[in-house]
Amino acid sequence: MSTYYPAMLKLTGSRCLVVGGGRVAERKIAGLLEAGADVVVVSPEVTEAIGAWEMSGRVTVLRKRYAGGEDEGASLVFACTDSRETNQQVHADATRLGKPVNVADRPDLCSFVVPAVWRRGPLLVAVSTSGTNPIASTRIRDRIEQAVGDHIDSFLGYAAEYRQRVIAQVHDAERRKRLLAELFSDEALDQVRAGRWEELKRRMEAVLDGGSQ
Ligand SMILES: C[C@@]1(CC(=O)O)C2=NC(=C\c3[nH]c(c(CCC(=O)O)c3CC(=O)O)Cc3[nH]c(c(CC(=O)O)c3CCC(=O)O)/C=C3\N/C(=C\2)[C@@H](CCC(=O)O)[C@]3(C)CC(=O)O)/[C@H]1CCC(=O)O
Ligand SMILES: NC(=O)c1ccc[n+]([C@@H]2O[C@H](COP(=O)([O-])OP(=O)(O)OC[C@H]3O[C@@H](n4cnc5c(N)ncnc54)[C@H](O)[C@@H]3O)[C@@H](O)[C@H]2O)c1
Repeated sequence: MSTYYPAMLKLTGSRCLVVGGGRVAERKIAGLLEAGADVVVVSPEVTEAIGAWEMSGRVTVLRKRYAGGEDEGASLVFACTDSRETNQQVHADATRLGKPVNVADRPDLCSFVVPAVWRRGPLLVAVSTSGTNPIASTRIRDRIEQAVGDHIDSFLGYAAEYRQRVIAQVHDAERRKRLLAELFSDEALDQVRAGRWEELKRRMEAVLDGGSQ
């Protein structure tokens, strides 16, 4: 049974420490950069992509082995080296400071695990198998992406604006809920996936224009 608690973290401008500069570190850093985090990497060597992020000023790289103390000011810590001992040391240091820590080779030591992610505008889908099978997470994430489709982005923009109008104009709570549910009916989501939601939009506009209290 899963004992994890899902949450969307706001990391804009927050310092995150990544120890190690290999393939796994590169993947974790890519996700952190998408979230606007301020990434510091500690590793004697880094991949080409991490080197390129360093060149463009997107990450700071300290080219040295982890010594301890580098996690000062970090909100999240990632232990991604290929040294089991170093990863354990990073875990011990972060835990002592009460910092959340992810340990690439030890799911049992992770205070948080990283899910497989699909982002589309404001939509963020995150899938986890509670640390047991990352490939399953990616496959299930891909299936959700296929089922929802890329047009969801612009539709969510419209829907957020529609919702504000419903809140302002419709004072009956039950009717408000019904209208918003209709916007996301199975039929509506099928139309969105097919990229044909103009008709849905017309219908929803007509419902709102057609008198509402
Ligand atoms: C989803 C994703 C997010 C990300 O990393 O960004 C992610 N792993 C991904 C890929 C991936 N990882 C591995 C393979 C090779 C195939 C295989 O072994 O299965 C592949 C596939 C590939 O590389 O293509 C190997 C692996 N992974 C872990 C261990 C340690 C162990 O299990 O003991 C080992 C064995 C290492 C070894 O053999 O030495 C551990 C973890 N990996 C997690 C997340 C966390 C659980 C997530 C969940 O709850 O489902 C957790 C617990 C900790 C963490 O890393 O947060 C990302 C896909 C992103 C994407 O494609 O979008
Ligand atoms: N969690 C996951 O998603 C996942 C997936 C695959 C593998 N793994 C595990 O993650 C670990 C890293 O895998 P990888 O493919 O990125 O390895 P890699 O060999 O590509 O990279 C290892 C990195 O660690 C750095 N490093 C080594 N000792 C260090 C130290 N003392 N201080 C700082 N940096 C140090 C190296 O410079 C290198 O950049 C392995 O233990 C692997 O089993 C985890």
